[in-house]
Amino acid sequence: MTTLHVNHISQHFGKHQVLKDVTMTLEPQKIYGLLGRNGAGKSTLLNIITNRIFPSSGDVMLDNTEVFENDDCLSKMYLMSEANLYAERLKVRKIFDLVQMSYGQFDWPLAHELAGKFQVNLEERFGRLSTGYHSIVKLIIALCVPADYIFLDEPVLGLDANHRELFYQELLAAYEKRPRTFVISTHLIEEIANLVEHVFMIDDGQLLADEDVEELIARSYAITGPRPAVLAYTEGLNVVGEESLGQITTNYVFGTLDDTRIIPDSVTIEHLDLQKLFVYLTNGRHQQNEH
Ligand SMILES: Nc1ncnc2c1ncn2[C@@H]1O[C@H](COP(=O)(O)OP(=O)(O)OP(=O)(O)O)[C@@H](O)[C@H]1O
Repeated sequence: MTTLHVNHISQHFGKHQVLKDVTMTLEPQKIYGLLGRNGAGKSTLLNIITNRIFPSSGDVMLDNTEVFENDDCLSKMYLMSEANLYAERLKVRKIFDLVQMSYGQFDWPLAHELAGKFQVNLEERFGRLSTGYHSIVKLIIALCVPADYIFLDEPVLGLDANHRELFYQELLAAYEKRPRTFVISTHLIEEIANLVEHVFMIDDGQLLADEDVEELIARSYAITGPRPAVLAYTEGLNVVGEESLGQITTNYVFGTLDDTRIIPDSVTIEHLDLQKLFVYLTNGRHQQNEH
């Protein structure tokens, strides 16, 4: 089993630096979330990892082998993205054939099963499908290719709620049957929060968090109560956001609490969910990198 190392990747487009020294490790058979606001650099990073574009600096290694222009390494990865790589006139079945030819194998039984569940007609020409069905065809490919690293860039774009739910179920079922690494880049954080084990958060081209979801949540607190009590309790802590409603204030803290402080009776402490934590960490610059 191979581990994927992303080492010090930076990317400039002209004067614009889109990725800044991004280093991360992707382990085999793990489901990751890649989170970042619009324009944060997620697609660029996934395109670099899968060799669709070259970085300005840094490298990507599968164990000790550099991925760039290495067909053996690239056959272990698959990127599903918004880009339509398939000719419009091709029938869906033909597209699956082509994927099989380039990857050597294809899980046809699963492809048929998924085509049935999503009601995809394999004899339909790709160009005649709706936007949602373009995504569905690409998702079926992503689940049926033999690759060990599957990157999904906005996988559920254009899918209705029923199809999104079905896709998450099928992804988990496929993973359980044949564990492999998935990296899911999405803005629908609530929908994937229970699916992913570990998240990478990117903000303005930089890695802001690289942590198991459980650990992140364990360090995220919403402290609510009368404003003076909340301010006194959270003074000096890493407050990443604040909300007030009348006399009641909530301060959001990321990091450790001060165990020596007594929690006033009027104050309650809860953990944040992943989406709220993401919003506060990426909502302007605070001391987000505190660990
Ligand atoms: N080929 C390119 N030439 C110039 N700038 C580019 C190019 N590709 C991306 N960018 C810029 O790089 C930045 C990051 O884009 P990227 O698509 O990687 O972000 P993203 O996190 O995937 O965003 P979104 O969630 O909106 O899809 C953006 O400012 C974008 O305009």
